Amino acid sequence: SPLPASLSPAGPGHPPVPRSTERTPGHGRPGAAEGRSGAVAGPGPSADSRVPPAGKAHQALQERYRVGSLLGRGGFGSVFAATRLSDGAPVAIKRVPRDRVRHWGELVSDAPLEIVLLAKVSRGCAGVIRLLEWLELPDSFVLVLERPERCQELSGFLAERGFLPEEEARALFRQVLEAVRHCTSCGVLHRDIKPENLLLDLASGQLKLIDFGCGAFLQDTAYTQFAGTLSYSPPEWIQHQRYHGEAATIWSLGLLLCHLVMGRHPFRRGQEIIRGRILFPRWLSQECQDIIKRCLSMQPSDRPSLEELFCHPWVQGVPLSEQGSAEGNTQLLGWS
Ligand SMILES: Nc1ncnc2c1ncn2[C@@H]1O[C@H](COP(=O)(O)OP(=O)(O)OP(=O)(O)O)[C@@H](O)[C@H]1O
Repeated sequence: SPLPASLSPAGPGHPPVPRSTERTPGHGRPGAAEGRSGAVAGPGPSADSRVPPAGKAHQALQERYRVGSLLGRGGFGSVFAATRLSDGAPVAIKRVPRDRVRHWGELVSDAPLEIVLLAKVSRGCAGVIRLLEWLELPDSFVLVLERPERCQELSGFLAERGFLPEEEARALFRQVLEAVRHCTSCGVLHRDIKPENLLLDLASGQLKLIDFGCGAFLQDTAYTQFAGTLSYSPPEWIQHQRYHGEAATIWSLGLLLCHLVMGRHPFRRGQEIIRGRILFPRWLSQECQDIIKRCLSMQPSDRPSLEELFCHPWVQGVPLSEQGSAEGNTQLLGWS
């Protein structure tokens, strides 16, 4: 096998963790059998004389990391806990078989787009998981990622807690807004924001956005292909097969907030997404209901921008009735 037994799809002693199959498929393509590796300052090197042979990349991996248990297995790869031998740092090793690569970093690099995008966002924001390095093996790509020592997917955390008090939800939601702002400033659209793709560092309370496998370069024009999770797709995609990056992200943030404060996705089927009727529990504050309703506006142009979301009274922790006294420009934005 080109991979250590513990990195092969059926690693010993670790039952597979089933992942959602709701994600839309992408396209793989056959590739070179050369091994490559990359540091993370930017996309990996192109296939030239610097490229190490496959065996060397594989050996480098074994020499530098001790691979442990399976953390998760999705439709697109397997993720293992590992330890960096040089300093004992916890890392996660994600192996993506070549034929499961959904999008490639055309023009910029011959690496999977997931790697190219992660390399762009990997520095400067605690709310985005860091790609430490990547390697190419004959049949797969290997991503070495930062791994919080004690962490849990937000989906699992919410399944245990049910829903969170608004104060707690606000702190987490703000972190996600910061992470999205960072990705935007790097020209990256994640396209699959949901509780399963947010890791909660249980020691620090920091959320980290993971899994850029559905991501894209940010563009001003409409996207006409969807990648991500269908139940998080916006109504304009369901009705017209088109969406703009920011408006679709705001829609998914509205759904995420529902999960945080209500413990569940508000819509179960496509039809409900188009109708967009949400039944709020009585305990939810007016401010929180207001921000969710705005994010889940049927018309993309009615949704707030990311910067407007930062100024919403609920995010600011100010009652709607007192918005004029809040710092910033909540009044100018007409939140009422
Ligand atoms: N850096 C990390 N540290 C700790 N755990 C991680 C890390 N990255 C991923 N995981 C775990 O592995 C799971 C699968 O990772 P990821 O979502 O990147 O893979 P995927 O194959 O693209 O999955 P999916 O089919 O859900 O999109 C995550 O949900 C998480 O539980």
